[in-house]
Amino acid sequence: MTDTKNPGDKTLSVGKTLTLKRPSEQGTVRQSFSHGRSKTVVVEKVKRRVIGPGGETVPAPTPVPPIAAAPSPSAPSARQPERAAPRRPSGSGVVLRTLTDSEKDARAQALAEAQVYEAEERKRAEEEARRRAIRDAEEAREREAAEARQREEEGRRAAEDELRRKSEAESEKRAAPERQESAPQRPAIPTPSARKLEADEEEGRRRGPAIKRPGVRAPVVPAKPEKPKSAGERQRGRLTVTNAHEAGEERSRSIAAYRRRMQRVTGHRNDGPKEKIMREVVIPETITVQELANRMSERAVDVVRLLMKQGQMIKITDVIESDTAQLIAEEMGHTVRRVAESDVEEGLFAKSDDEAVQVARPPVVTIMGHVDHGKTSLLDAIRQTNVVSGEAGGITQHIGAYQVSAPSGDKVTFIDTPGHAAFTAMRARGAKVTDIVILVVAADDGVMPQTVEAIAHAKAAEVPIIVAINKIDKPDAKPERVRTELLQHDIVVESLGGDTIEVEVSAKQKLNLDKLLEMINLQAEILDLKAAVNTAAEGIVIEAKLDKGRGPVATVLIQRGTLHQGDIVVAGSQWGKVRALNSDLGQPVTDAGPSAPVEVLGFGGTPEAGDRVAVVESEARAREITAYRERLRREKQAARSTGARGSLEQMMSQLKTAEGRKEFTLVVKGDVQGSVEAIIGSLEKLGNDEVAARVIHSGVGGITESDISLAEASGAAVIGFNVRANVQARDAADRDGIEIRYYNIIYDLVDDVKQAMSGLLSPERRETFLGNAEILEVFNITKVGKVAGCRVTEGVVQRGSGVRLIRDNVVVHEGKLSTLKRFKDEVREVQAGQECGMAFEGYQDMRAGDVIECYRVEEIQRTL
Ligand SMILES: Nc1nc2c(ncn2[C@@H]2O[C@H](COP(=O)(O)OP(=O)(O)OP(=O)(O)O)[C@@H](O)[C@H]2O)c(=O)[nH]1
Repeated sequence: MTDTKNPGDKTLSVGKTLTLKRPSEQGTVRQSFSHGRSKTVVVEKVKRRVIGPGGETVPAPTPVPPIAAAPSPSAPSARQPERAAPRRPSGSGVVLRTLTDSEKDARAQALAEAQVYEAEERKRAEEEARRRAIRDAEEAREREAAEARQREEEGRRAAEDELRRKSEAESEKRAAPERQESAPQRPAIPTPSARKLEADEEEGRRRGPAIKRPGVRAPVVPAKPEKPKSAGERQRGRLTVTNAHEAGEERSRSIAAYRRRMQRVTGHRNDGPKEKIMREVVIPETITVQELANRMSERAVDVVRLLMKQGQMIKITDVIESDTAQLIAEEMGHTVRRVAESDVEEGLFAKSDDEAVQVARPPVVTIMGHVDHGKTSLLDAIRQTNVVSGEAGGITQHIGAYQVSAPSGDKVTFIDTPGHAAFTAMRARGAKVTDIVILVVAADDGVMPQTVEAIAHAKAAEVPIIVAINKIDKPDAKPERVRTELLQHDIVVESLGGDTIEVEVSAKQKLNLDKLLEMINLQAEILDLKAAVNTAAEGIVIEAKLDKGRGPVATVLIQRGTLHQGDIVVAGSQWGKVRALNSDLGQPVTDAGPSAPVEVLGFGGTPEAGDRVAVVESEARAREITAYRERLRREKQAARSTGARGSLEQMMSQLKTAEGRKEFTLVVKGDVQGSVEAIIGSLEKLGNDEVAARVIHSGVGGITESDISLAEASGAAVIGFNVRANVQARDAADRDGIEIRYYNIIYDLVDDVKQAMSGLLSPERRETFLGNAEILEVFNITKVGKVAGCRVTEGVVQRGSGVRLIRDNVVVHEGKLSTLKRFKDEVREVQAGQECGMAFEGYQDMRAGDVIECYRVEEIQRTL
């Protein structure tokens, strides 16, 4: 180091660079701490050679060369080569010889300083070595003491563990018999303090492993180590991630605890001393406040008060929605069972016949066939009466059901319907009324369209067919032709090897009628028709009307059970107590069994044909059911009238656009339901893609003021079939300009509607070519605009006709002429070869060379 002070000493300057790189070595040391912790650290050793106190060489931090004895004046010469020798062994003598005296002095001084320094260094090193020796000795002592402590600790821990195990085993042993024996029988600890101790012990056992027992030094195990820790964390007041996390845990725990506490509290309240009985309240889709209160066994005023609290001013008799009712019921602590309103009908029908006594019942027969093939005549012949002569027109208009006796004594029930319309209408309501279909085919006419339709309907209803080939008395009767024609429609009669029974009859001459009845009975036997007799009656309304003297009268066909006078009956949205029962012959009866048609008097209103009839146990039930059905009916009607308004609006726009399907709306009133159904059925068949008839309302009875208002609202026409309008309705019709048309023959009615509907068909457009004109020049005239100077090349050009502007065989504009002038005069038309001036309505872009085509459009009225 001191060598650097002399800048002329080049050799030493080399030595200086060497001293910068101190020899060193690196390594890792594992440090052990108390409680078994350890850590690995990197240690760098720097080599240094010093003479230790014992004369041994120890590594020293500085590269001072070793000096064996005390420095002497000759020493420098010896020392210097020693340091430099390994590097420049040959050059050192030469350098020394060149030294000047001053240099020598300086050197000697330097050497002296170095010796002083070395002496100091040596002293320091000795001191250091001594201190280290003392420190090492102390460390060794400490280490031994620590090891001894650890050994002691381990021993103690083992002893404690042993003790704990023992104490646990002991307490277990003691607790087992304690649990089995009753508390007063425990003789082991007689004193209260000992009992307390034991209780504490028991408590401790429940809580955790920490057990304090008298006389035994229990190991100190904290029951909840987290708590003091988190408290400590809080005390420290430093926000660390761990801190924050633990604080969150603390919070969530406390919220959960709070909730549990709240639950306990509310649970207490519910389980409280109230004596209220919780009920399962059945709530239909709508319910009155009173009824809801009854079902909950609460006071209706309380319900009203609750509703008021919710901002609803409702009376006890008001009807509330099921949602509101549920809220109220739940608010009052009851459970709710929601039921569909249709559930009120549950159990009304479809009762199993298993337990009831089954007896054979007469077949129910429907006569179907083409118009005028003799349906009514046949039924009439069978019944030995003559109603044909009293009919207006050729269609059966009185509809009912009749029962006749076959020669064998078995009974057969006939339903007299106007063809298949009513049959289908009833079937559409899900009422299976007919067991057998008699297909009447006139032998002189053969299979006709309605015969085919009747076959289709019977097949769809899966009802067996008996073919009655009628009018065989006629000279042109060809029964064989009928048989073969039926083959085309998959009806193979028995005489042709099939399984469809056929009978040749003459309604007029009453030929083979017994045979027909026999065949009906035969078919019935095959069908094995049975029904319960001794149960509540079920049936179907075949016909219903409002009789002036007797009120609503319904012809009911009993399907199972027996209907008694005094029974409470429900049919559609009507109910009543059976006041009187009349047989099909008009005789009063007290009861009616299966397959019997019977006139029922006592309904509150007129039910509809096809309505199912059921006997119910109470008037309340009857009211409930009919109220529900009435509501449904009103909803449907409302939906229908909404639809009518919509369609009227549509109709208006359709008339403008001449697109889409137009509807001819009608209100139909008739004397009996069957006729009304027949009319609706016939009207539905009218129409095509463009126009259709739509009956928005129909019913039995006279035309009333409400019918007129409905017709007026919907833009409908009113039709009365065998009924008349009352005075009020007539006045209303006059006032509102509604036309009422009366009919007593269905065909006239249908024809008239057809005519009227034809008027609604959009007229056909027919275009006629008039002529062509060529534009020679286009003039721009102020205030008028562009006018084309043309020559008519073909035909004639007329003012007001349609024109097309054609450029290079492409129609560029289609419109109307605004001006047609010959010289300065407006003219109606210009003939071929003449020149004229033409201008278009709202179009200016015509050019010389364009062709103007003139045409006329004719509208031709179409019919259905
Ligand atoms: N010669 C002859 N004429 C018959 C016979 N049966 C019915 N007619 C006649 O045929 C016509 C039509 O008879 P209806 O019984 O009204 O026929 P329908 O099928 O009931 O007719 P609609 O009720 O209009 O569908 C009547 O003039 C009867 O007199 C028959 O067996 N022989």
